[in-house]
Amino acid sequence: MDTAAEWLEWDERRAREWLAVPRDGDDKYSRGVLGVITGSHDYPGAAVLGVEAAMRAGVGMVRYTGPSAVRHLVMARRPEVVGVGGRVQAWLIGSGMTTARRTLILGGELDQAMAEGVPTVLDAGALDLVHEARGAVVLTPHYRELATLLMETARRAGHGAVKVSAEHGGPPHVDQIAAQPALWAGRAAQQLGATVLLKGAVTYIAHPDGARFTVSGAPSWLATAGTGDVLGGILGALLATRHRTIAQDPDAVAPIAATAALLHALAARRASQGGPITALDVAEAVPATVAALLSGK
Ligand SMILES: NC(=O)C1=CN([C@@H]2O[C@H](COP(=O)(O)OP(=O)(O)OC[C@H]3O[C@@H](n4cnc5c(N)ncnc54)[C@H](OP(=O)(O)O)[C@@H]3O)[C@@H](O)[C@H]2O)[C@@H](O)CC1
Ligand SMILES: Nc1ncnc2c1ncn2[C@@H]1O[C@H](COP(=O)(O)OP(=O)(O)O)[C@@H](O)[C@H]1O
Repeated sequence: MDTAAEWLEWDERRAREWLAVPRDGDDKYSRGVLGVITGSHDYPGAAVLGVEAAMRAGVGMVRYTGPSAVRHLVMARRPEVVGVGGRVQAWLIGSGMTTARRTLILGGELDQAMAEGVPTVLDAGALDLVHEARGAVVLTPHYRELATLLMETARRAGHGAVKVSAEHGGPPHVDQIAAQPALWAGRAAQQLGATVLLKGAVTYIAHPDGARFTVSGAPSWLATAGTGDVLGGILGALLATRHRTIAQDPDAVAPIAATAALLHALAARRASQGGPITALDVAEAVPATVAALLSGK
């Protein structure tokens, strides 16, 4: 099931088909609105980075309803953002948040978002909300986060899940995931019933029903703080703009996730030109990268 031969390397030709281009009759709502609950007192920058990337990936509007202290920073960077709740076509939740403190600050908001059933990106401190979400979910862990999530999942579900995991030798240590990322991305998708986008030098995207994609070729300069938050923003924007496709075919979240990862890698390459980059540099390179992808250059 998860052997290397079954993984398809995602390319620019395929990605082009999953980008949404606004039409003459579109307005900001028909293009898609992304709701964002990210950032915290300790990590406000994660919210700024994700929102910046989402806006630059071509979403119709962003509603940011995370912690109010963080909201000021987000709005200072991007006055286009709307700071009040309302209808959204997709959610981005968790970057820069901690599992322990999030409920205290945001309990009701998170419950409501999870109940809406729209496509949702769960990152960092919200990965475990996969157990509550009603719509199509894309999880975006790095190796350590996936190890923690699988451990918590086994513990939470008690003996039943432990038995299931035991067939595979129990929940993996982070070193096992690092040694076999394809295997564990696939198993996690099946066990959690969600698309898993496992981050690293190669990004692995696994859908529970079997679709398997890789994205390689990002420059190693991308291994710098906050670039995962930027990826979350790009992915959230693509889910919001392709919400109609996902409503008809929930499996579309996997190729859309692969497209987001490829766009992220190409933007990093464009920003880097062989030299160091910051996370904001990657976000700022997204519009020109989208244009180049669409024109086939
Ligand atoms: N600008 C922002 O707002 C940003 C916000 N961000 C947000 O931060 C949150 C946490 O995400 P994360 O992945 O960084 O932390 P986490 O999974 O808890 O892993 C911690 C592990 O790292 C290790 N470790 C630490 N220091 C080390 C060192 N010097 N050298 C070697 N190891 C070191 C440490 O090991 P230990 O020190 O315990 O041995 C532990 O194992 C997340 O919500 C993300 O969105 C980020 O995107 C960045 C920009
Ligand atoms: N060696 C590498 N080469 C290319 N890309 C990398 C490498 N290491 C990490 N990445 C990418 O950088 C991003 C880092 O994300 P993440 O680990 O969430 O960091 P952060 O929490 O600081 O945002 C991911 O998109 C990942 O795929």
